[in-house]
Amino acid sequence: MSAESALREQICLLAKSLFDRGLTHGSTGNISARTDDGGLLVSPTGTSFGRLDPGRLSRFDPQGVHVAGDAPTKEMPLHTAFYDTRGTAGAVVHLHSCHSVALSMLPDADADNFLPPLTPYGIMKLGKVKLLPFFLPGDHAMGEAVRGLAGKRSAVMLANHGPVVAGKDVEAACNAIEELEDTARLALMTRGMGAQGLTDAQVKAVVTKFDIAWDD
Ligand SMILES: O=C(CO)COP(=O)(O)O
Ligand SMILES: [Zn+2]
Repeated sequence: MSAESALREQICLLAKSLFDRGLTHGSTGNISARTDDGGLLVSPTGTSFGRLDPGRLSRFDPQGVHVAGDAPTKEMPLHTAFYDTRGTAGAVVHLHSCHSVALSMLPDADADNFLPPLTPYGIMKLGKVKLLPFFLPGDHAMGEAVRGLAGKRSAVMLANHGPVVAGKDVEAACNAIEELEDTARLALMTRGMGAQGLTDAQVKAVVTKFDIAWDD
């Protein structure tokens, strides 16, 4: 199997895994990955993560021209903003996941550090998550907002919409976005219960040990 065929299979397999566990639903969410030639494979617009077809993924060449497959997600500006600003990005995933969306709507949501520091993996896989305001789906301004972060954040939360995470490859991006949703779920589960999150010293220890960018 060629490297591109394997990547196509992996995108569809991991998207289905996210869908099957309820991390996104219906025809929501989109996913993209860098190909070896510097192009992109992207989920087509209007498709379900449960039923992506490896042979119909949108294919972009290294110049960003759509050269094969179905029409891409309407969120292309969001995806390309991550690739253009983060040289390490090999994949981008966007979901409509319930708990993170719920957390984004609460009045005391922290825009600079959306997820409370509850577990080490939330910090290790995501760094600080920026909460962006609400935009209409497909609005190019979302891409501009991500560009405004100058590549400093690998994960953003679109208020009233869903998370977007970049990773070095498809597996890393999927693992990280799962961590985002699970941390949001923990935050909601323990809300108002006096739960002990990580202390500042514990956060610092995690950030230092795993060399996580945390100050910007
Ligand atoms: O999540 C979505 C929009 O934000 C889904 O849109 P697409 O079907 O165009 O990918
Ligand atoms: Zn969306």
